Amino acid sequence: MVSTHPVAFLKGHGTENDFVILPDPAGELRLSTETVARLCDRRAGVGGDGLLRVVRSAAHPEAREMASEAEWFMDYRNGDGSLAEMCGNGLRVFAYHLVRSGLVPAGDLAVATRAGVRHVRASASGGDAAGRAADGAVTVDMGRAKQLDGAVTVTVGDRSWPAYALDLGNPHAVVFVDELADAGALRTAPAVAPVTTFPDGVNVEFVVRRGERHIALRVHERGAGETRSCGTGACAAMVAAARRDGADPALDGSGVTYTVDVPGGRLVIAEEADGRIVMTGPAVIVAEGSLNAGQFGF
Ligand SMILES: N[C@@H](CCC[C@H](N)C(=O)O)C(=O)O
Repeated sequence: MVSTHPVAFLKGHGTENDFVILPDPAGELRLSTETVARLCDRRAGVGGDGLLRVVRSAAHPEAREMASEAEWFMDYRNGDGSLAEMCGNGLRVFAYHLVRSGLVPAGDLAVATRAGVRHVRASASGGDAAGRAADGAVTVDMGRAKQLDGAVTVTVGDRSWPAYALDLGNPHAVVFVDELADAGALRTAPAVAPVTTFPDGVNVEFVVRRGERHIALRVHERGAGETRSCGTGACAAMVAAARRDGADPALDGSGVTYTVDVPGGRLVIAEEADGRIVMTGPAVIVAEGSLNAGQFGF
């Protein structure tokens, strides 16, 4: 039987990577692929690149083992309803929501994700009074990037580029292009070969250099299409840029910081001397209310 009970939701974004947020502390909502896709639909639903379910780790089978370290689990879904391991922009918005709604105090907190526990420093004010994002509101420790073995090629139309294959908890192929327009309209996913490097699909970043330690990118996200930003993608692009610029903490023992421009704003990303990737950027809540549950098949 279809539920007619109202279901609470919020809508938020980080550098315009936007999310439907579903508070579900006890893990009671049944979220099918179809329900998530409907909620994220920009015409028939609320609209979003993805969905963040806010559930206590102890109440979720995928997070129970992390419950002693992290009280809350970010159950992330892409806009098409598929599961993803990590979402960097989502993590900032998730943490800001926890602080804003009084579920955790402002400051340092640990969040469970499918890629493991991530550490966040969240302030109590994610956006300014006009609802626009304030830079520097939330800082997340994204862990270490893993470079994947083997040569990878990204193709769009009749153009191909060699790619950096990186794992930031989720998979990324990063290519350097002359102009961001070289990626074309990005209405379909770029071809990435060999598929064996990314058996579960991949997010693809197209990157240009803007200046000293400064890059800009466009991204095609697995499960969402082209988006205005991708936090893990920006971190992957930063690491690829650092390697291309000859910076590598594993070799020179010192950290490096890049400004990363995305279509929806700006992120500041550091690779620390110990190899941890630390991303700082905005988190904004733009709406909250209740869903007509029957419309979404909860
Ligand atoms: N936008 C996110 C990444 C979301 C998941 C991605 N589409 C995937 O399937 O891996 C981010 O900010 O990192």
